[in-house]
Amino acid sequence: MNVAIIGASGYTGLELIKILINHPKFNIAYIANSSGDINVKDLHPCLKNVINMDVSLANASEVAKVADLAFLALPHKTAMSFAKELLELGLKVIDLSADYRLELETYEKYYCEHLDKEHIKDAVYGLPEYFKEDIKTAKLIANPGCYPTASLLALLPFIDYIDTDAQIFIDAKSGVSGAGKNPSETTHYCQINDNVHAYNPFKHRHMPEIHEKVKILKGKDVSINFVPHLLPLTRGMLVSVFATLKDDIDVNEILNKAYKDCEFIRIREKPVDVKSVAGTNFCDLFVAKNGKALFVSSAIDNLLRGASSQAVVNANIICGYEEYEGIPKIAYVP
Ligand SMILES: NC(=O)C1=CN([C@@H]2O[C@H](COP(=O)(O)OP(=O)(O)OC[C@H]3O[C@@H](n4cnc5c(N)ncnc54)[C@H](OP(=O)(O)O)[C@@H]3O)[C@@H](O)[C@H]2O)C=CC1
Ligand SMILES: CC(=O)N[C@@H](CCC(=O)OP(=O)(O)O)C(=O)O
Repeated sequence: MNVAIIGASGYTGLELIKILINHPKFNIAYIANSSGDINVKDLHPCLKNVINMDVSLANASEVAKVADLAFLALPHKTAMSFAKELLELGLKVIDLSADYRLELETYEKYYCEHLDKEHIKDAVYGLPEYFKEDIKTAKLIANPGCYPTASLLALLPFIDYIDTDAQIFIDAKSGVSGAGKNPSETTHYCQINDNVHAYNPFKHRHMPEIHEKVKILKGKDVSINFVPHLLPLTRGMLVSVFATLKDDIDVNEILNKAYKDCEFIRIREKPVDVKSVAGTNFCDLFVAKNGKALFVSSAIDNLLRGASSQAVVNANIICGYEEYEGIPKIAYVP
């Protein structure tokens, strides 16, 4: 199947290229950014002698001439303007941005006015462990945010066993590539090197995403207290969930049962780390309890399971291919 990557000069766009080059079923037919007029090997020198393809100035009509499915690795708002056109032209769309992840009211509260309200109802939240059946027939995938991916995979198996009158705390830490390729004061080397800090405590826009998906899947209006931190790492995300159990239960049994048939979840007996999942689509999970106090630890690669490899898993499912086809499993260790 011929596919397009729009936003190929960014971090998640580069990861999409790297995965799709080796994919047995998908063929990269179109690559674009906001200016075009460059070869992909000059855009990403790491791709010299690997792929030789022109980068176009993104244009939906041109995409429709050569591809059946498009990956949008674009900032929010820009993504929905392309998605709208591409869907009208009959393409399937995997959107890595936040544009179709939330209910309209929540989206407009945390992001901006929605420019494609018509297609929100068609979007399926692309967390395969929980929405696989809907993904199979979707034409538009709202690929989950990186923090919600790691947080939901840790939290959801325990929702039925948690005292939902008590607070749930999520302490999350991300590598700097989570902020995209454009540097800012916060991501400047001198600011982030040898440093670590929280940002947007209880206000980050991934908090309502986690809350909304728990409500949809479990029918529970839980209190999520989410605090992200920035780490001096290029890639990687570590999420710690703290909650209160209703009863003194076997937490490992629950976790193992929840994910027993899941290709890309690994349940660890020791606390998880980001290096063991870097370069892969795995989400590694570890659980412990202290009486009724619950701790679940989750590690992903923010650029892969948090974005690009999860996007390709969703594309595999939509196309009827095996979930794992062409998906990276070997971590960048050491
Ligand atoms: N980084 C991460 O870990 C994660 C990112 N995401 C989401 O994925 C999306 C992409 O993120 P990321 O790769 O980090 O972002 P980057 O900032 O690294 O890249 C953005 C890309 O969008 C392109 N772009 C911007 N405006 C336009 C336009 N008008 N027309 C065509 N192309 C345009 C840029 O092209 P140009 O170079 O020409 O400006 C660039 O290729 C975002 O919505 C982000 O929130 C989701 C989960 C994790
Ligand atoms: C480290 C860092 O800055 N991470 C980003 C989240 C990643 C992301 O891209 O989020 P959306 O897809 O929802 O836009 C942030 O905190 O905004």
